[in-house]
Amino acid sequence: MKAAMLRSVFRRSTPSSSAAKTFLSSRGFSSESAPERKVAVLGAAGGIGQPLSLLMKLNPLVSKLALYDIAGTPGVAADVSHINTRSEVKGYAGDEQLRQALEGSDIVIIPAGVPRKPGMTRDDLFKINAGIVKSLCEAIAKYCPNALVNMISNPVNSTVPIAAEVFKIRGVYDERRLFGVTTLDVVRAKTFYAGKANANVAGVNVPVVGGHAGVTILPLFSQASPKANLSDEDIKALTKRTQDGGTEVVEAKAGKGSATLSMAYAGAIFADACLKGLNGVPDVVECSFVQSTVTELPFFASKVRLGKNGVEEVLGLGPLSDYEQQGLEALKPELKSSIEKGIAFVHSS
Ligand SMILES: NC(=O)C1=CN([C@@H]2O[C@H](COP(=O)(O)OP(=O)(O)OC[C@H]3O[C@@H](n4cnc5c(N)ncnc54)[C@H](O)[C@@H]3O)[C@@H](O)[C@H]2O)C=CC1
Ligand SMILES: O=C([O-])CC(=O)C(=O)O
Repeated sequence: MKAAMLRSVFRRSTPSSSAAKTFLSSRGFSSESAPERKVAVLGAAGGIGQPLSLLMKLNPLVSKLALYDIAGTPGVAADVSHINTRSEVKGYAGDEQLRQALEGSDIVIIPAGVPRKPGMTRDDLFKINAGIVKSLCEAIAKYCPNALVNMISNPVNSTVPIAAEVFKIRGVYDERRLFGVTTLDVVRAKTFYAGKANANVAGVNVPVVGGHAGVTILPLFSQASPKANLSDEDIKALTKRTQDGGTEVVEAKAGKGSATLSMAYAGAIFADACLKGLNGVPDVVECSFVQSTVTELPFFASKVRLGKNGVEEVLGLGPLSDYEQQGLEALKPELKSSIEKGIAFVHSS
């Protein structure tokens, strides 16, 4: 049961004891000699933070798991720490413990901040979350400047530029180490495509590029595999459903927040890919919102090859259909202004 669940969570890594050993040994590690890796989750007591902490506890590539929040983390940490997997878990609460939570981290995952309620856009979260992200990134710059940062807090189109700007001001910016987590868009695109194409979802791939809000989310169904003969109407409907996936959950939760469980799954997939890259596993490719020259915009989500230093290569868009090309041009003004808003915030606050 444990093995089956984990196999589906970590696709290529299988953390139950025997499967984990197979995974690790196929990469030249015994479970004892897999590199030590510390992962910190900031916002660990929240709707995403709790299930994400659970999933990171199940990942055999993690040796230390630091769970930080402004409150509530002692309980979450005590709970998760009883699970009999590799990592040692510690909970940290409040400003005074942030330093200990961060020191020595290889990866910092940030799901800290407020979620949407029905009727709000992700940009409506900027007022509160921009300040939270800024102060957390200042601490990262001080205490673990070499960590890979996986930014989940919304609006991702602005919080990633905020983080970059904070790191630049502190003299520690390395564009290879900063990621906006857009994996949930890919997860959704795969699920919705598999349903429409009647394909086995486990074998489906769909790149999603652009950003992480409304029309800035651009799934490239023309590059989906396996190929399916879907009509233009179907592609339009799939595109819209992927773009509105977050809103679909916000409305269904009716005031009780936004996607948490599917986001925890997506965040765990992305952090696992980062860990594999750090450990030298070849050909680890995921979509992410990163510093980019793929378009004229300074940040853009596309496929990224992950390696020992984070981003090894930002991959191009590949051939686009006319519909996708139009979507690409249409998303640029909004994405540009969200990026600029993030940058301006750091310089004005
Ligand atoms: N990138 C993506 O695809 C997605 C992003 N999100 C975003 O993730 C964020 C978190 O969502 P939820 O977990 O549902 O919210 P939540 O409100 O359930 O949890 C947020 C947690 O952050 C903590 N927090 C607030 N300020 C903090 C600080 N300064 N330091 C550390 N922790 C702090 C809170 O105490 C709370 O436990 C939201 O901004 C949401 O929009 C949500 C889903 C998908
Ligand atoms: O929609 C939201 O507010 C949360 C989010 O980013 C998502 O579910 O994609």
